[in-house]
Amino acid sequence: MTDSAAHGGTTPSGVAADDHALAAELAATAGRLLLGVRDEVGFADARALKDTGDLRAHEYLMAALAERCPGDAVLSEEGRSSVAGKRAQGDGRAPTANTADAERLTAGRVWIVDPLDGTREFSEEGRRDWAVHVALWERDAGGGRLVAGAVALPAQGLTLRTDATGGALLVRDDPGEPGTSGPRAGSRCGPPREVPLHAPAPDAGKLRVAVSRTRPPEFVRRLAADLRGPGSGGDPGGIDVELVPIGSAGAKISAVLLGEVDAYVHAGGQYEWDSAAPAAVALASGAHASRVDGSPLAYNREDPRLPDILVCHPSSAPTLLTGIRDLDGALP
Ligand SMILES: Nc1ncnc2c1ncn2[C@@H]1O[C@H](COP(=O)(O)O)[C@@H](OP(=O)(O)O)[C@H]1O
Ligand SMILES: [Mg+2]
Repeated sequence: MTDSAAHGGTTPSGVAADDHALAAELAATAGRLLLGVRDEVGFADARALKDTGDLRAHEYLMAALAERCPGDAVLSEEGRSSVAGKRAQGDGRAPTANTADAERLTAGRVWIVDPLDGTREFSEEGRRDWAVHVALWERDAGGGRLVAGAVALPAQGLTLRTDATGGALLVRDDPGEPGTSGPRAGSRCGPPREVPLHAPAPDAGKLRVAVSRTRPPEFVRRLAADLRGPGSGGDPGGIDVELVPIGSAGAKISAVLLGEVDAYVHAGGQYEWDSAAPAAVALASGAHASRVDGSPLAYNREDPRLPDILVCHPSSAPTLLTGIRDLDGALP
């Protein structure tokens, strides 16, 4: 992250805002909108709730980006041409389409958004593991990279975001200040509203690994068994590995950055929008984020599939990358 990421996005009042603050504001606002959709639609018809949530958050983000950053391209999960037909139900209209591929692949700035990550968990009453992802990718001499990102966890009242100094922040929602995850450093009473975000190192000999709730990859179970060592439970050289099922890639990566788990390992399928914003925040916070073979995560490709990811504290990366490599062909 560099200051060169700062961009003249403007608020409705005309105040200049940097891209980091804009990403956080849009993610948090879409998140509040989604909490309202949960209240309005209820949980009786999960399909209706998922479709309405996906569509409303997408439409809000597309309109906000068109207004605030009219020259930028957008890649949204819900703006793909393959989604248009499927979604002509829901609110009764097809979603606003993404920027055409030919334009996106030559654009200088591309917003990569997942309007509702963890759609299944969003539709289950009481679950808090779903997220809104807003990331900004910029083309530069190095061929392009993520320069800003925000992950809103609306049901947890939190937003994790990059900032203009190159670091990352944890922002607690302020119910009295709608639409902002902005630069109010603290309130007069209670804990500060914004604090620097750094993933804590795991306890020695222990590793809590977040996995998908609904489709935990088999290779992660094998990785855990290998790391525990022969005879599992009592191997003195082994690591005490616990697999923790959580919904949403953004919620899992946030759990790593908040110290609720120590790593997120996934392979077998995912798209750029599932990881762009959380990876931007993870890297800015000093965490390790890569493909499971250790290569860098790359975004704004012609094919948006990005099927695997590892996020963890840097001190755990060598153990996990070696353990994954030693699985020898067990990856999906
Ligand atoms: N094998 C797979 N193929 C495609 N997408 C996958 C996938 N596994 C997970 N994902 C996507 O990654 C996100 C997190 O999944 P999970 O909660 O299972 O970890 C979900 O995004 P959406 O909720 O935006 O669709 C899900 O669709
Ligand atoms: Mg997703």
